[in-house]
Amino acid sequence: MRLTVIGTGYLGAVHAACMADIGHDVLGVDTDSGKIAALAAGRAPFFEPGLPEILIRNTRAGRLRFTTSLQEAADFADVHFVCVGTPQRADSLAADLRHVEAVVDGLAPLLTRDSLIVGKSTVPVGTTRTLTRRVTSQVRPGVDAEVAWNPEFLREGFAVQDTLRPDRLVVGVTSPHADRTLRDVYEPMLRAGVAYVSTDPATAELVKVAANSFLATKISFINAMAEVCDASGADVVTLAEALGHDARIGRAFLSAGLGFGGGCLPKDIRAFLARAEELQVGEAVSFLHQVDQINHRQRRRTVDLARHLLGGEFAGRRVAVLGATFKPDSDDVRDSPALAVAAEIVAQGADIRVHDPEGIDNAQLVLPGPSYCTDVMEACRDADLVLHLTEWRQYRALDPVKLSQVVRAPRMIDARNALDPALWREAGWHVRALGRPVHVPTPGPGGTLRVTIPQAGGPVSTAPTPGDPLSGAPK
Ligand SMILES: NC(=O)c1ccc[n+]([C@@H]2O[C@H](COP(=O)([O-])OP(=O)(O)OC[C@H]3O[C@@H](n4cnc5c(N)ncnc54)[C@H](O)[C@@H]3O)[C@@H](O)[C@H]2O)c1
Ligand SMILES: O=c1ccn([C@@H]2O[C@H](COP(=O)(O)OP(=O)(O)O[C@H]3O[C@H](CO)[C@@H](O)[C@H](O)[C@H]3O)[C@@H](O)[C@H]2O)c(=O)[nH]1
Repeated sequence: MRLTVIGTGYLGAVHAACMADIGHDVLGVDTDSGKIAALAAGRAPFFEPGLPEILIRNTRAGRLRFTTSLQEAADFADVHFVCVGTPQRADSLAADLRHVEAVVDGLAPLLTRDSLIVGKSTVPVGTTRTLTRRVTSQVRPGVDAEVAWNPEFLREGFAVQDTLRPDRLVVGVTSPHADRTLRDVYEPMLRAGVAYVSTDPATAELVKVAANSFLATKISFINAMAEVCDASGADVVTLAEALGHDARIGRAFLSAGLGFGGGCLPKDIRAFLARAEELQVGEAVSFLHQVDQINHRQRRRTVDLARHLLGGEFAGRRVAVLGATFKPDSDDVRDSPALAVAAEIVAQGADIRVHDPEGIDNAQLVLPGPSYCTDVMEACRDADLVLHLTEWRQYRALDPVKLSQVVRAPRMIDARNALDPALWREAGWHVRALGRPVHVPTPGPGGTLRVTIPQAGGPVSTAPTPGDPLSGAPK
């Protein structure tokens, strides 16, 4: 089949390449000519594992082409996927639909054949209905254009495999023709047994927003438990493991730490809150305000713990920041918890050096102040504190002994609960993490294990100390 994919960012570039990979003739369209030039040359304009390979394969095979021309798109196919951004509005929690509207306003008058416009962007429930009116009022006489919604559930870092082997396909359609067309598009997946849920557009739109709200709620739930762990001496990692053994709960999305960020979960729960208010059911989903607040509190708790470990002041202290992206295996820094923490400690006077395997270019655009290092050792040189903020696998492979030789003081906050604390402590590191008790293997006098920090001098207690922001110990 011939398809167009309009909007070739993190979602659209992958969708276009994967649709070509399953045999369709695909034309990708974007207003960003730099992105289109890169894609046309078979180069991924962002870091996504597996994307370069399928881009090269399919552009070379002639099944995948790119353009900035909507006219070319209208001429090329009668099935058009819309994958443009729906960010949070600057003036409210609501989604900004201007890009989606620009696409349908641009495309509808150009259509000369009956067409199907399939939205994949994440939109507020009710959008398909509004867009249908918009399209119908702009198409030429005699041309029939239907709008359907087919939300996307891919995760960055796994985008190619999630697109080629999704957990489910959800389509919101208003005619048997649209349903048949989408079944044809996804025929290889359906043959492989992927679940296909065909429903009305409102339900399809809502599935997406509900899924992201549920995932965000799970993360904030475990982060709320982490706070209770800090107050009571319990361990959130063991708690999550034990909860996860219950098949009704599951271990996924129960990793406590710095919380969620990215271009999806944060703005999607806020847009849902705004849409629910419009529908006068704001109270029904008002818990999402708390989900958002709990999430942001983890950033503040991490900054507070860092300041505490540095003796109450960031000024004059050097801090190494490991990780800038919102998650590993992506270069995306949109609403990155790591960068938010980095920005705050810079604002409080720390001298920071940031390392990230793939996100430095994007991070520099958002937070231009700090030094960025391509080498972890360089980032950690003379650091008074190391913050592990994004759990890239490279950081799990670090040698704590070697790293302890370059820092000023071997202090670490593992804000993603992803490192092996025993390994780091054996190498002389003082390791702290949200939701985890301070590990005291052999209590010394007064129940306090003392570790001598080389170079910087001064003992660091691994037991809770007065004013410790995570401590449940009496102050
Ligand atoms: N990123 C993800 O993992 C993911 C997953 C599922 C759903 N989504 C949803 O998909 C949508 C896109 O997200 P994204 O992360 O790919 O955003 P993005 O910003 O990476 O990509 C959007 C692209 O649309 C282009 N664009 C904007 N206006 C255009 C227009 N009028 N015509 C053509 N192109 C235009 C931009 O230049 C950009 O390349 C959002 O609604 C998002 O919530 C994203
Ligand atoms: O147990 C967990 C799991 C995730 N996160 C954080 O949550 C954020 C989002 O992670 P993830 O959901 O894996 O990344 P995204 O690529 O943003 O994917 C989400 O958002 C996409 C866009 O809507 C959806 O398509 C996906 O299904 C949905 O998982 C990241 O900051 C993670 O660090 C945690 O803190 N703890």
